[in-house]
Amino acid sequence: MTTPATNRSFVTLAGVGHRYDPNPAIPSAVTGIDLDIRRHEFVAVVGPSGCGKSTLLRMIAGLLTPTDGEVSVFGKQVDGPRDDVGIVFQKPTLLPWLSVRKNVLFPLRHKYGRYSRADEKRADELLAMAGLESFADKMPDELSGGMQQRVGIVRALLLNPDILLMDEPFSALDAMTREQIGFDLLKIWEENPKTVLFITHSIAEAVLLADRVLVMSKRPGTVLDVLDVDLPRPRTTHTISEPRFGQLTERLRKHIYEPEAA
Ligand SMILES: Nc1ncnc2c1ncn2[C@@H]1O[C@H](COP(=O)(O)OP(=O)(O)OP(=O)(O)O)[C@@H](O)[C@H]1O
Repeated sequence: MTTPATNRSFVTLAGVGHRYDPNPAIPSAVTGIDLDIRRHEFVAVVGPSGCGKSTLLRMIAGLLTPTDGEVSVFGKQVDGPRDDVGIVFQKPTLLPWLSVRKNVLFPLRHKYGRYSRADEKRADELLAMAGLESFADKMPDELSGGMQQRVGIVRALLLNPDILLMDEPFSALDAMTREQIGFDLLKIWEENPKTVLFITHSIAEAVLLADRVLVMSKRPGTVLDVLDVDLPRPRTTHTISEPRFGQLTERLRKHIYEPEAA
């Protein structure tokens, strides 16, 4: 029997490290990272500020070359920026002179010089999935911060990437919007499965969203623990009040604040 695609390693990091400064007196940003991410798995990454989370994300995106080890996707070494990767940053950086729909379509226009009616239809479907169907013709400054961030997520999804890399995507949002957009993201991800690497400073957010949480040490960033989040899906507001949710967040908190005691 063949192994289903969802159980095979999709993204593999083997002994991955990155040193920005060749001076050996300056520590590497990250070192010795071994990680297998399954296809369509949702992995969150937490760790202290400056531990190399964004460095890790940039290496998976092919935007930064590891100085040690190797990153591969489906067995092929990553050696440059990849087409099958969508990236969402903290700020959505929408173009203020384009409508929401045109912002979402912009990467297609940028890449291929044009987009088709089918692309427009897909953009509208994704906007509807993100609860933005009546905002497609609005300009970005007519939208709240949370809505703008949802547009950024839809824009990253339109190219239908296999891998979605998210670098603290909700950190500029207020707590209520942040929780809501987390559930929106889960809904979109459940309907459009993607392999997700999600960087966050929020322990609760990591546990609520992810299948596994990677805990990194302070610089040089290494993997302290990989926590399996065995909470059933779909996750809802009820998930937060489950005892297991509390146990998992407590364990993560210990790892981050008292790593030697965990
Ligand atoms: N271009 C660069 N040149 C030199 N050092 C860098 C560069 N980018 C990052 N660093 C350093 O590498 C380390 C890891 O940075 P990185 O941004 O990956 O950490 P992070 O965990 O994402 O941080 P934060 O949680 O604060 O966003 C930090 O000490 C940072 O100062």
